[in-house]
Amino acid sequence: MESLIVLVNEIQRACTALGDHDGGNNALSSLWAALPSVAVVGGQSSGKSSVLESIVGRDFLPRGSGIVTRRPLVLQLRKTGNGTEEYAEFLHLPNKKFTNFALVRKEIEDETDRITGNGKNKQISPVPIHLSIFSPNVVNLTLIDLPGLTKVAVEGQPETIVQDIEPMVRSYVTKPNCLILAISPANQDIATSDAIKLAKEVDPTGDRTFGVLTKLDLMDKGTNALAVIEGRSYRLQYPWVGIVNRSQADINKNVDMMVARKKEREYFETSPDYGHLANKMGSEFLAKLLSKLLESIIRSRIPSIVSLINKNIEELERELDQLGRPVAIDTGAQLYTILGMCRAFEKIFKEHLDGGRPGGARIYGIFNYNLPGAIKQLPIDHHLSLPSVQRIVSESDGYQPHLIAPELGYRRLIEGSLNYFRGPAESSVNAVHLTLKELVRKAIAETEELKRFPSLQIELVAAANSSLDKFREESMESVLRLVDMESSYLTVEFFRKLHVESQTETISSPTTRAVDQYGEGHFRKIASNVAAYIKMVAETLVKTIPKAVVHCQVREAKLSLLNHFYAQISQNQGKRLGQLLDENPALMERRVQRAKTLELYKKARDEIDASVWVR
Ligand SMILES: Nc1nc2c(ncn2[C@@H]2O[C@H](COP(=O)(O)OP(=O)(O)OP(=O)(O)O)[C@@H](O)[C@H]2O)c(=O)[nH]1
Repeated sequence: MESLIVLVNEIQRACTALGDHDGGNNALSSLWAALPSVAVVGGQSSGKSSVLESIVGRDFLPRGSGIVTRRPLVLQLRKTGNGTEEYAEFLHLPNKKFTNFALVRKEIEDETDRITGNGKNKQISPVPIHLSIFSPNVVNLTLIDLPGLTKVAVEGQPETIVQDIEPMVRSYVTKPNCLILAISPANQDIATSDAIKLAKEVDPTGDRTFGVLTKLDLMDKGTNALAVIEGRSYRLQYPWVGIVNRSQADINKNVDMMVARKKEREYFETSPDYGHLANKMGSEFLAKLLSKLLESIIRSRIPSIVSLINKNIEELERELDQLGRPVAIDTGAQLYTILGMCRAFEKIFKEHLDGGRPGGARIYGIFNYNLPGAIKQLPIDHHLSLPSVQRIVSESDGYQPHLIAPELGYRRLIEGSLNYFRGPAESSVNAVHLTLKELVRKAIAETEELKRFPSLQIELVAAANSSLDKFREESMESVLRLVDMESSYLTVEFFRKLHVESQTETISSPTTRAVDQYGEGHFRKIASNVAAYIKMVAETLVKTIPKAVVHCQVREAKLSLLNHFYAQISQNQGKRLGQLLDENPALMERRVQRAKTLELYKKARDEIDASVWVR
C-alpha cells in the first residue's frame, strides 16, 4: 500500500458506489463518516477554487458567476513518479482517462447537471462527484470541495438553494473526522468570514480547522494580515497559511499554474511582511502539510475504523443469514431447494400432530368429548318413545299384526335410530378436517425457509388442502359405511339373549306377563330392548369412528400430504420452478445490496490489514 491516504481514497470511492456518502440513508454506522477527510469551505469568491487548483497545479474547476459548485467534489490526488503523464479519472466514468483538463471541467459541469438539473432550476445535491488526479506534481491528498457558503442566489437560481447549501456543508464539517480547510479572503475582515463562522460553530476548539488566508496581494497598501496569520485575530490549533492565487487578470491571460506557483513562492520570499514566514506559506506548503497531517490522522484512526468495519461485517453477516441464500438458477438446484423447504414444512406439520403441540390434543378432544357428546345428544329417546314405537311397529306389521315378536318393527326401529349416528360421524370427519387445515396454515407460517417465497407458500397450502379434501372424502365414506354396516347386520346373540331372559321372566310371573302380552308394556319392552341394542352399537361406534378417521385422514396427512405436489413438481420445467421461487423483489434487491456492502467492508479490512503489515 503506497499510502494510507490512497487506501482511504479507495474506501471512499467504494462508499460512494454503495450510496454511503452522507451517512443518512444507511442503517449501518457509516464508514464514510468514520474516514478522515479534508473539506474545503469558504464564502463566495473567497478563492476556494483557486486554492484547490493551485494545490493540484492544474486549471480544471468550473467557473462562472452564481453557485457553480452544486455537488461535493471529492478530489483525490495521487502522486505518480516523476515524468509520468498527468491524467484524471472520474468514478462515474471508469476506465476513461482525461489528459485534457478543460474536458475535466466540462465533465464536472455535465455530471453536476445530471443529478441536479440544469437550466434555470439548478439545485444542489449531496451526492459527491469523485475525481482522481494522477500526477507527479501533487501530494497524496483527498479534499472535498463543497458549495460556497452564500447568502444570495444569483442569476435566477432558486432562493431555496441558499438555504440548502448550509446544512449540506454542515453535514460534512460536523463530522469529528473531518478536517476543515476554511478559506477566507485577506481583503475582508476576518470577523465576517463565512468559513470561520461555520468552523467556529462546529469546531469551537479549533482542533481540526485549518485557516487559509487568500488574496494577501489584494490587501490595501500599507496593511498586512499578520494579526490573522500569526493567530492573534482568531486562534487555531494549526498555524494559518497565507496564499496568493492567480488574479482574475492572470486567469484571463491563462497564466500557467506552475508559473503561478513560482510567482507565489517569490511573493512570500520577497515580502517585507511575510518573508520571515516564507517557508510556511503558499499552496505547495499547504498541500504538503495537509497530506502529512491527513496521513497521521488516518493512522491514528485505523483501530477505530477497523473496529467499525468489523462491527458492520458482523451485522451484515447476521442480516444476510436472515435473508437466506440467493435462489439457484438451474432447475436441479431449484427443485432441490423446493423439496428441502417442503420437507421442512412437513416436519413441522407432523410435529403439530405428534404430541407436545396442541394439534394432536385437539384431534383427541374431538374423539373423546365432541363425538360422545354429540351421540349423547341424539334424539334416540324421542324416536323410542311409546307412541313412536307403537306407530313404527304397527306400520311395519301392516294389515297382519305380529304374532309373537315384531321382527320387522325391531329392524325399522333400529335402522331409524342408527340413522341418527350419521350426523356425529360426519361432524367428526369435518372437525378433524378443519383442524388439519389449520395445522397446515400454522406449519406453513412457522417454516422459516418458506418466508421468502410467498408464491411457493400459496402453492403448498393449496396442494396440502386439496390432499386433505381427498382424505376427507375417503374418511367420510368409511365412517358412514361403519354406521351402515351396523344397520345391515344386527347382532343376533343380543336378541337371543333378550328372548331367553324374557322367557325366564314369564315363567316366574305368568299372570302379569300374559296380561301385558300385547299392551303398553309390550311396546315399552320393545323400546327398551332397542335402546339397549343402540347403546351397545353406540359404544362400538364411539370407538370405531375415530379409528376410521385417524386411518383415513390423520395418518394419510402425515404420510402423503404433499405426494401429489411432489409428483407434479418433478415434471415442472425451470420457468415454473422459478415462478415458485420468485422472492419478494425488495428482498432480493436488499440481499444484493447487502452482499455488495459486505464485500466492500471485507476488502477494506483486508487492505487495511495489508497496509498495517507493510509498515
Ligand atoms: N489577486 C488575487 N486574486 C485572487 C486570489 N484568490 C482568488 N482570486 C480571484 O478571486 C476570484 C474568485 O476566486 P475563486 O477561486 O473563483 O473563488 P471561489 O471561492 O471558488 O468562488 P466561487 O466558487 O465563485 O464562490 C477570482 O477572480 C480569482 O482570480 C488571490 O490570492 N489573489
